[in-house]
Amino acid sequence: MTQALFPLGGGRAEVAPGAVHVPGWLSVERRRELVEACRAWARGPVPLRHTALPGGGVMSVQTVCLGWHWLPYRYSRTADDVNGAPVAPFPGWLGDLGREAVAAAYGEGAEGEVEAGGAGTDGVRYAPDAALVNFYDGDARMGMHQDREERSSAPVVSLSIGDSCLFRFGNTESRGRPYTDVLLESGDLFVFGGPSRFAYHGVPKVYPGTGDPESGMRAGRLNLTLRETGLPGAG
Ligand SMILES: O=C(O)CCC(=O)C(=O)O
Ligand SMILES: [Fe+2]
Repeated sequence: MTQALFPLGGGRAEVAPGAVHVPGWLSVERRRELVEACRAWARGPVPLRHTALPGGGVMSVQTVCLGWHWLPYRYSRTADDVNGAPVAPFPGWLGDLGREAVAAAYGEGAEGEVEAGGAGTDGVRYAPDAALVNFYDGDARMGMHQDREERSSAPVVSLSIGDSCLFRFGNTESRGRPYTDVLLESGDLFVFGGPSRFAYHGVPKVYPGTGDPESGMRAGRLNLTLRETGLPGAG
């Protein structure tokens, strides 16, 4: 594995400009709370589902959304490609967690200010209004892609729980090299903003049996990404 990391202190590592990995950021208690919350969200109003792709395939990852429903390749307030139900609200506490995460990644003084990530929106408080909750079984993976349906350049906050995975973080130009392979383990935080906000990234592999059962995940990997959609309407 190539892991060209630059230590930032506090256990943080800058993988690319504006892309920061904070291993073990979530306490076991927070992991458990998030796992419980994800179980509830997966029960509805929109069920966890394999997203259907325009080419006819389906994603191996199973997803449920909060705040805004993501489908290829737009956001909607209703799950237009699943059951048409209104998406579950994005909870205020998850926004607080997102602001804490941005501050942890970019420096405690940041207090969630996007400025700290170099996103170019000086001093604006990080206000995520959408989350994708992804569940990976042992065979699931996610191809290299950009998170680009958002109209905001605020950072993406990614939280991982359960089995470890290989996370590939690339460049903004193409799916190919240069990229950095990072091992994301249970409790890890990864934030990408600023010059890395629209970098290609993906999950080529999950490592079954590497999780921490005390987090409440018996098997598989859970990942939450928090985003600012920049779309109109209260989150
Ligand atoms: O599972 C991950 O670590 C990444 C998820 C992701 O890139 C996405 O949901 O867009
Ligand atoms: Fe993504």
